Amino acid sequence: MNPQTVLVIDDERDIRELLTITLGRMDLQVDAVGTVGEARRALGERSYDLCFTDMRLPDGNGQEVIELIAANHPDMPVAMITAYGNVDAAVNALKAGAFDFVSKPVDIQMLRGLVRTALRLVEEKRNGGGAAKTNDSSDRLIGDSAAMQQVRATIGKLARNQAPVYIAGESGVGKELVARLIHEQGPRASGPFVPVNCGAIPSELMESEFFGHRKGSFTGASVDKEGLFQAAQGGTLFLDEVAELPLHMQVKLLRAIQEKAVRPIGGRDEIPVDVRILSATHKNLGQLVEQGQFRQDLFYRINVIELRVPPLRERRGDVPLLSAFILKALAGKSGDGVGQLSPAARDALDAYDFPGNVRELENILERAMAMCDGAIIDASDLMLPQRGVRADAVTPARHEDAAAGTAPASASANGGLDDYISNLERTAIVKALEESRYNKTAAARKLGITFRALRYKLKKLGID
Ligand SMILES: Nc1ncnc2c1ncn2[C@@H]1O[C@H](COP(=O)(O)OP(=O)(O)OP(=O)(O)O)[C@@H](O)[C@H]1O
Repeated sequence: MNPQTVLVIDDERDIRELLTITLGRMDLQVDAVGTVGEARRALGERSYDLCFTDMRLPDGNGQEVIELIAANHPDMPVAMITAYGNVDAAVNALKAGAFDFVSKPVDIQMLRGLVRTALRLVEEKRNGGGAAKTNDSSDRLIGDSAAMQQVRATIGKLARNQAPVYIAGESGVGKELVARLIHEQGPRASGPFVPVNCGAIPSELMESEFFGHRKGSFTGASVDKEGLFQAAQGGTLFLDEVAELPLHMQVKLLRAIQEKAVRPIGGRDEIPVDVRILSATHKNLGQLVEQGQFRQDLFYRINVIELRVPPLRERRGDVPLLSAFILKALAGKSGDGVGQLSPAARDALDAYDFPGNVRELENILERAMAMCDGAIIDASDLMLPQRGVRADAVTPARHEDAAAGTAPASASANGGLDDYISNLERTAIVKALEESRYNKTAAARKLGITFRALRYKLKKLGID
């Protein structure tokens, strides 16, 4: 088998030599050059499995090299060599498409970890394994809406580099699921995925939880303990509810991320850690930064790339597929038949806003399965709270009631929840059709449902 090849671009001879020796010991064949011009030439003459480039070069910069490789050799991972503590350069490199970065002075152990991860990525791509896995695991992310397709495509891209990703979105939208998929579809898949709920760790235990401690370092530390960073070695650390980190911990975390090393409490030495950081919160982190409750430098560091998972009400076309998926999973757990939604139940879900997003849909369906007779779930089994019915569905009905001088329709007065909901739907649909001059495509868009769903509803509600 041919040895794997690496191109090193750095104008400092010491760095070139260090990398050549270290990578050579890993049985890699290394070409080392000192300028962008020489790099261009080398890249034109042969293809490499991996590239390291310095930021500042005599005739240009590393950013140019990253862009050149992204354009001509999109499958080649590039790692940036940055000056110690130069967060801006590291962040810019990751944004430009660098796979990862190493800061000077280069830590050999860390370098080896990075090389192994990068080459695993190359190998997976070559064997087509990455693509197969992508399909497998993205099957778990249900939803065909344009918004979800976009999220799925972004996950695939983000899985391939090592940049920290900040996953934004309301509670229950699927942020943790997205984080898991980024991990599983990338070269760290065989390493651990360690989720941490930052809001659940008592402030005084946080440092020990994250970085570990040495026996005897404080009262109660009776044995050496490994921290979460060490537990995630070679894999991914998912910082859920990252906004809950106290400020003193934010400083320590920033340091660990920047230096890729941690020092256990009571320990003398720093331990290098090769961990990818993903984080999430349902809070507005940008706003917390403005209010001084979250450190700007940490925000900048973990938010190299932001992925927003939209709330369910912005992709309500996904509700039927999600419901079917959840009902199947519930049947698998209980051993009963797969629950089916009655048409009225489907309409009721369609009119609901899901403030608790997919997790709420799971809870609603689980409760409904317990409530319903047999396997058919009716609208009343869903027990939807009225607060969540879409404003655009309720308001027109109220207008009409007011215009007609009647009291607002209530479920009990009008022959049950189904009729009540159908009336709300009819009013909302007619209003949307009028406002869009009877253009069904535009009306469906206004209502936030698919064209097919609108056609179905028009037929069901007897609207011509
Ligand atoms: N698109 C989806 N397809 C299938 N299941 C999903 C999807 N989105 C979310 N879920 C499921 O919904 C539940 C909530 O998702 P998850 O815990 O990832 O949300 P979250 O955004 O991290 O919530 P929180 O902010 O409360 O931590 C999980 O059981 C998850 O598997």
